[in-house]
Amino acid sequence: MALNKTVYIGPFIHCESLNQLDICTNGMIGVGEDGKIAFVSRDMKGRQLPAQEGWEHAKMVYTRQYGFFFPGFIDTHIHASQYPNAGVFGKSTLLDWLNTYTFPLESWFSDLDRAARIYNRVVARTLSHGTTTAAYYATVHVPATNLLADICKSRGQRAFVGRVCMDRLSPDYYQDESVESAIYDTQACIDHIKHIDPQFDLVTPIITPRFAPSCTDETLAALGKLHRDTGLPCQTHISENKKEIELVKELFPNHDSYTHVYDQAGLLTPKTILAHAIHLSSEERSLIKTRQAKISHCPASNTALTSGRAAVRTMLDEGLTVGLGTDVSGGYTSSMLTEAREAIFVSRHVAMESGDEAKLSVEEALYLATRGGAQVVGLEDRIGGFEVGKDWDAQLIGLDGVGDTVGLDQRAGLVEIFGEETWDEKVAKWVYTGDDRNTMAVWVKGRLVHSRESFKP
Ligand SMILES: O=c1[nH]c(=O)c2nc[nH]c2[nH]1
Ligand SMILES: [Zn+2]
Repeated sequence: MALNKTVYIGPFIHCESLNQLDICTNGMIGVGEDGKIAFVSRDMKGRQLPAQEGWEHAKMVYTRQYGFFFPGFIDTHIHASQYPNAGVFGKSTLLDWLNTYTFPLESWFSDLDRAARIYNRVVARTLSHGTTTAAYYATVHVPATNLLADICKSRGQRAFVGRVCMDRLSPDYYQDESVESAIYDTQACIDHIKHIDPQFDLVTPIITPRFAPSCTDETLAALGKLHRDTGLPCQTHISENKKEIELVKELFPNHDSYTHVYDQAGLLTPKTILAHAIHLSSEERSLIKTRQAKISHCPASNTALTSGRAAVRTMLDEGLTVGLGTDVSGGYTSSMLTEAREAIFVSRHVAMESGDEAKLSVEEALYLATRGGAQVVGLEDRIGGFEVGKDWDAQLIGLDGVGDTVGLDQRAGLVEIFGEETWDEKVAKWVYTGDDRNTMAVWVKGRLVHSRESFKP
């Protein structure tokens, strides 16, 4: 689809480092027909477009009062198939939650009509929250997983789409029949994505062993071989729940640890995303660091299923790469803004036990949701910030002022800007009180993929 050259004019904010935002209040970013950032100007005066050769006829998009451009969020771990259960988990913990809520729901995806309704909905919803990239778990079903890839491609969301592999300890009605069928079906999904997006420009297949307890040694080893042979990324769960860890010890008695199980299978590499990583030992963290595998921190899910509190500060200090994942529907929210807030609050609970240095700041949470996530999915050269040459994966945030009226405009959302706030304070108000009503427009690779009614380009 041909794009117009577009110049985005107004404040832009992105993360300079883990604890530092780069706030440019007078910015202008030119995005070419290829959807890539062609120039970044930091001193745009009086809303006048300075002469940029070849950009005279470019389209212009302005922020409104108190608005700013921000990089799209990167959700490094979300189960698209579990979206209908967001918010439904009762008092369960991981292993009973899987049997009570999750496996029955995922088994629905043999029905393609149902799959189409749910997958269209979750992709539209995450885009509306500013999620420009998502690493999705689908289900074991090949046609429905392929459909999820089709929907991401047609709606324009950058995505990693994984067919779930699970050939043991799962209900008869919902598991792979054999090692061979798990690999054959995974390959079928890889082939489909190669067919619809040969260069994986937008959609990439991802090898997805559900978690060690669901997979036999043979399946893990075969998936490790596939990971090596194809060079495709891999995603799985690790060390989420204490009973799960005990189960892994029972099922893999000859392995030193949960992390070693994946390592032995060839599934612990720089292209591996490990969700949760709550109860890892320091030896396991060290092995993960050596292998350069990546961590998806899922605070909302970890609280909902009472799995535990991940020591994010420790992981960051030790040099691990960390991003955020909503983990729908262990997590109740598909919003990465809410997830960033959850990360901050969980870190405060860690701090109440281990000291103030555990606290994550607003800046750090936003870093994990953007640059950190980009590193986790291996796309740090293409997304996560506003540098020349990166893709325009961005969201326009609108924070309306309170104005003179005492009446509430409920469509404008909950963020109250009185006008005296510094930019840091505006960003903090967005993180703590904002929601999708502040996400006015969303672009992926320069294509407008979501906008609110009030957005007038
Ligand atoms: O949060 C989780 N969600 C899941 O679907 C799952 N499966 C195994 N382990 C899991 N953890
Ligand atoms: Zn998960």
